[in-house]
Amino acid sequence: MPEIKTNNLTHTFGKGGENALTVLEDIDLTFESGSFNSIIGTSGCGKSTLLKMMAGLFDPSDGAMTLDGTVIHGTDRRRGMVFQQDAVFPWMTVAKNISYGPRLRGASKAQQAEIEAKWTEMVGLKGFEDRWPRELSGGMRKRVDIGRVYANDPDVLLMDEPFGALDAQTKERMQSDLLQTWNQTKKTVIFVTHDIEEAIFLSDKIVVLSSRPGRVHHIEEVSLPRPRTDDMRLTEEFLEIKRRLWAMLDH
Ligand SMILES: Nc1ncnc2c1ncn2[C@@H]1O[C@H](COP(=O)(O)OP(=O)(O)OP(=O)(O)O)[C@@H](O)[C@H]1O
Repeated sequence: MPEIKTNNLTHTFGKGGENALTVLEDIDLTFESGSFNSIIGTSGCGKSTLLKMMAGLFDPSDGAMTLDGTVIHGTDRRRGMVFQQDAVFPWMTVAKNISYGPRLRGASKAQQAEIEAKWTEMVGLKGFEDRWPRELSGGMRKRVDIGRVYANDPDVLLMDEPFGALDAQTKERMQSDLLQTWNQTKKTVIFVTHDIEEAIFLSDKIVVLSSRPGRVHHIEEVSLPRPRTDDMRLTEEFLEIKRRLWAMLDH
């Protein structure tokens, strides 16, 4: 499984123009192969910008990002992205949403059926294969989104506040389920969130960005044992990390 690196990455929107805005500066990061990483920081510090560049939606103005030593340029199925707003196609059933990518690439009917069966089960939607998105809750649609990205078999999952719109209870359930899927597949995950507790619960490493311009302010290595369980959220070790990160984010 591959590693993502950023080398002296800087990004200025409208570079050279009157309204140039440097959002990220000198970002040097390594996201190890198979690890779960989060990026946190105050609103507007450049988290989404960093993630979108990793997805290849645009290039950094200076520096580079590499996946397995190859410079990232343009979007690629190897880097799958999940956004906060679900991107489920309303005119396709759950199963057809999930097998959309492989179908586009010419997967046979048998391969599609296999992928649909595997990923509806993995994301907890077994029994809902033939449902339409309008019949699903927000959390279930998010599961479809995640299944669809996984069905493309990416090496890296880039997630931009995927659970940001869900209620607290659904969110916790989704976090545990995501960790279970991650544990079975060991894809490298980079997860942007506003939620410190979510970042601690999920991650091996948390990158704290400062703002204006966004720089790497702190890297927290989370050594809580795995598998993570909900009762860990109340342990002294967890709360200690939470207090430390909370103070850094200037609340
Ligand atoms: N396409 C763009 N052109 C110009 N400025 C942009 C563009 N996209 C983002 N920005 C600016 O870059 C800064 C960082 O935005 P970004 O969305 O990356 O922050 P964020 O940390 O993800 O914020 P939030 O937590 O609120 O989602 C903001 O000041 C934003 O206004």
